[in-house]
Amino acid sequence: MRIGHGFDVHAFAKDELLIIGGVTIPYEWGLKGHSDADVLLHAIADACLGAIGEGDIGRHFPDTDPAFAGTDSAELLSEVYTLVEQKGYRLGNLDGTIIAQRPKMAPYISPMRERIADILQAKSSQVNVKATTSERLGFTGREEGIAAMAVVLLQAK
Ligand SMILES: Nc1ccn([C@@H]2O[C@H](COP(=O)(O)O)[C@@H](O)[C@H]2O)c(=O)n1
Ligand SMILES: C[C@@]1(CO)OP(=O)(O)OP(=O)(O)OC[C@H]1O
Repeated sequence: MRIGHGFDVHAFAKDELLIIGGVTIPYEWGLKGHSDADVLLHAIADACLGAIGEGDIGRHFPDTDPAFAGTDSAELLSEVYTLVEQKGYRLGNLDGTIIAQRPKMAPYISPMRERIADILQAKSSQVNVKATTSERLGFTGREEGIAAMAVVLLQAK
């Protein structure tokens, strides 16, 4: 068994989509990044890479490479999961946390679990996603951006 942890942050911006956990959320602000800025999928990708001792997402998909400009983070996570499989592991379970003052994530949690499970060739029961505000404290509390964390447990195949 291997365990990994991931953390990511993206800033809010106008004229960007808000895509979290592979789900597009209708909102007045989106997230800014070199890719589609899916903060939760990035945290999960980092957790997977951490678990297999393969560094981080920026090492595999540099934000200086035009090939990844605006890229779908589901494709990045899928590539990361191919690496996980090549190393002889599969998902045991994962637990993700979105830290956002707004918008309310509750309506989107179930679709996120389904989407993430689909990318990781797992069942949605292996994927937990939750959300919290930061009680108006810090950059998330000031609604400057969104943070996400993930812990992944991998099992030998
Ligand atoms: N962006 C968010 C933040 C929170 N939730 C849900 O609300 C609950 C209460 O949040 P607190 O930060 O006050 O603990 C939390 O447990 C989530 O279920 C949400 O949906 N979207
Ligand atoms: C995903 C990548 C690559 O497009 O870009 P960003 O969307 O900026 O995301 P980040 O979490 O800052 O780092 C990883 C990057 O390499």
